[in-house]
Amino acid sequence: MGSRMGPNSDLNMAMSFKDALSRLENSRVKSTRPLIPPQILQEDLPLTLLAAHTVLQGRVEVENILKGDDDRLLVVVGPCSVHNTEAAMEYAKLLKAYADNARQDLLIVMRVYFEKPRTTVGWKASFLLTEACGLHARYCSTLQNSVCLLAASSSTPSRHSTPPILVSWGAIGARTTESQVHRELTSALSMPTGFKNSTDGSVGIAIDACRAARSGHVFLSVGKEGLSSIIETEGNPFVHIILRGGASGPNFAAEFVRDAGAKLKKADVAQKIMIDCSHGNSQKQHQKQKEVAEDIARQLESEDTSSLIMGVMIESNLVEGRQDIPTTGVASLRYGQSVTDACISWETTVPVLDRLREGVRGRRLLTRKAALA
Ligand SMILES: O=C[C@H](O)[C@H](O)COP(=O)(O)O
Ligand SMILES: C=C(OP(=O)(O)O)C(=O)O
Repeated sequence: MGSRMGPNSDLNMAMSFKDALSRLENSRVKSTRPLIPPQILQEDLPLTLLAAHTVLQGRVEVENILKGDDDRLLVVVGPCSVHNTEAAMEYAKLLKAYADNARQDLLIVMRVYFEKPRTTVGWKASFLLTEACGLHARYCSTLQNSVCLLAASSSTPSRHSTPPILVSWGAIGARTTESQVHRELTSALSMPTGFKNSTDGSVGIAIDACRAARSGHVFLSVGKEGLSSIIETEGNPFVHIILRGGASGPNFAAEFVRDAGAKLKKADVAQKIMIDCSHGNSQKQHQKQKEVAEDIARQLESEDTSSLIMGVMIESNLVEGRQDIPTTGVASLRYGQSVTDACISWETTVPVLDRLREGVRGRRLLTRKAALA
């Protein structure tokens, strides 16, 4: 015989209004920690004129590649995620030296992902600490001062992770490419931005994202004063898709690039495609990135898809592979190795970049032959 269940049998009607209010408001929030408003962070940034020039120059060069005015290949390369700024800075110096030497053929932008989207749960980022946000900003500013172009991912629709003023190229990930919030955010961004295909492999969703982001929007967000605001945007004309594979398998081969190009044309979206060598295209086997890059280089040299490919993404770090963050904390982590996706090592990355340079030169030969034909 259970107790008689009435409409309010499980609610203590004697509770005070204050208790009721506390139960009504976010009863599952463990803590709330206000952050420095982005405007204040930006004022404190050691941003120099050199760094500002670096960011702006990077944006213009990516835009020129998207417009077809620059025949180089955009290569976004670097760690899957940044958890140790010293190691990332060491990587940046290696990359900068290579980038200066390869400027004729490749526009190299370093991946600097302080925040990570996860399929379910896992290490997402260190930005939960106020200090980390300042650290991120100072790190990025130092990077720019070292004249290294910087890419970032906007997984968290806020200005509190990597300040947009420090970013030359941005990406919206496979898990958020369908998010209206991220599409609206991108319509406000000043830098060219790529949309990954969705995790199930749908390219159409990324194309819809481009069409949404290049339009103006009015939406609720957080302004750089750190206040909830109604933001009105003009739209971002420099958006493109990124083929990263997915549950349906890899999509880097020429047949998929050709199909994506046709879909882009039908949707009246720029037929400029970046191919991600990692994620669904390497099927989470980091060494497979070499094979993907080889296929891309071959397409650049010989396939009808050559003119569709404007960029490549590679997950690369000082040390190959990945590691879990031990319960004992970050002190025992292996220096220079990813704590999220496995990456290829810097030593492996150099010949991959060299091969992509050959692909770009091969494409130039194709273009010259076509012009003479
Ligand atoms: O880099 C992309 C994702 O952040 C990463 O692949 C994590 O994916 P997972 O959450 O499925 O491990
Ligand atoms: C999160 C990333 O990729 P994706 O969204 O394609 O999983 C990434 O490039 O770090």
